[in-house]
Amino acid sequence: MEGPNGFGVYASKDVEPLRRARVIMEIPIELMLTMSQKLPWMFFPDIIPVGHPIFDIINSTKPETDWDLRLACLLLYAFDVEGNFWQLYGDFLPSSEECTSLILAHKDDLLELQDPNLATKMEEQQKRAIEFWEKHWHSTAPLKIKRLARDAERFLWALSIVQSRALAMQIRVGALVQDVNMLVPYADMLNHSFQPNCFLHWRFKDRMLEVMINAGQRIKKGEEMTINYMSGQKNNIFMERYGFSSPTNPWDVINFSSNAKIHLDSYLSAFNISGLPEEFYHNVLLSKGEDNNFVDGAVIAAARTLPTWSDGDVPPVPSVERKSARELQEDCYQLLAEFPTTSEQDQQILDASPDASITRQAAIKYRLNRKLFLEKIIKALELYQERLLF
Ligand SMILES: C[S@@+](CC[C@H](N)C(=O)[O-])C[C@H]1O[C@@H](n2cnc3c(N)ncnc32)[C@H](O)[C@@H]1O
Repeated sequence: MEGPNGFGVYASKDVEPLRRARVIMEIPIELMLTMSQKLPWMFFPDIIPVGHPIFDIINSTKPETDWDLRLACLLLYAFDVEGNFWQLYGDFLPSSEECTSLILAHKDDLLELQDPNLATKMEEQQKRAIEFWEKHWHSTAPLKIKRLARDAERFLWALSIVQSRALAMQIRVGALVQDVNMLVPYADMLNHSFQPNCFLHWRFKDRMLEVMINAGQRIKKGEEMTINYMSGQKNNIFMERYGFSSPTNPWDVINFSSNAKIHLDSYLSAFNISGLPEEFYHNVLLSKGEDNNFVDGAVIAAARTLPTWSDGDVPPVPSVERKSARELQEDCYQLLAEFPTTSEQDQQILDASPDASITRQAAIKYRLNRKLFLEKIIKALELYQERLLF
């Protein structure tokens, strides 16, 4: 169904929690486009005839660094094969105007990120793609190649589809275990969540990718089904690859400049965060109602990114803790002040320009989400100071 983040997959009925994970989609390898990550490179299904010039183009690239260019060539080739499934599936793929990938962003859109490093990275990626197209799609290239991507825009679109939709997985086909990059129809309609209710699994006996619901997961009719695209990554990495970001990414990071530190266990208990750093989660059972709305991924990210100390059973001294918390808040205010616009202004700009290109909107949301994240951490540090007394 169409949702706030493009197409998404939604539950058509209530799902009761089961003890075991259960399959909700099965996609056979024959419908996928896959390419192995290492030499000798292979692709499934076997659609490129040896001797076709696209084979040589793919062969001339490096598997380790050019997985996306390679898969884009395979995708463009599939569109050109008479009767290939991807000719039909193409109707479900976002067009250049609908795809959020920053590969398709204009230079001015990249400036809207308010993140010069990310903007430069994306410009380099665009340059790399255009140079690749120019190198292989020159005027003397055979027609068999030319018609796959008549202009650079077509190639950039294919690359943005690959970047924003391909998965990397280890799959077993017969006796062969391979790391592959794959485009999987239908499964590529699942949106990302940091708390997903589904996951992907390769079933080797009949070469199927399964989408499964987590064991013990309850899902209500109409709720979105989601998977986790990547764990442990900051918003800039999500932007680079997929063109979206989140204000509650539990893996976002702040580089604090002050030397202040707060007491880790006190912070965790102030917000009922349980688990080890890699698996911090909000323990809802310990929290009172109001807190359930406050504690989100950003508060969890704070537990990882705030400079903290712990020293056996040495208890924190409240006045020292409060001073440290205030210093860290100051750092956050400083970082906010360095942006040319505030979060309120960003929100106004977004509200006032519903017709802006999708990449421009994604860029503005990215800088807005960064500010919302900093503001949330300031609030969490405020609450931390209040709760320290108890
Ligand atoms: C694999 S596709 C998912 C299906 C896609 N929504 C569509 O319309 O076909 C990945 C793209 O979906 C969007 N997306 C996925 N998860 C998202 C999220 N949590 N927030 C915002 N956009 C998301 C981004 O545009 C991303 O590039």
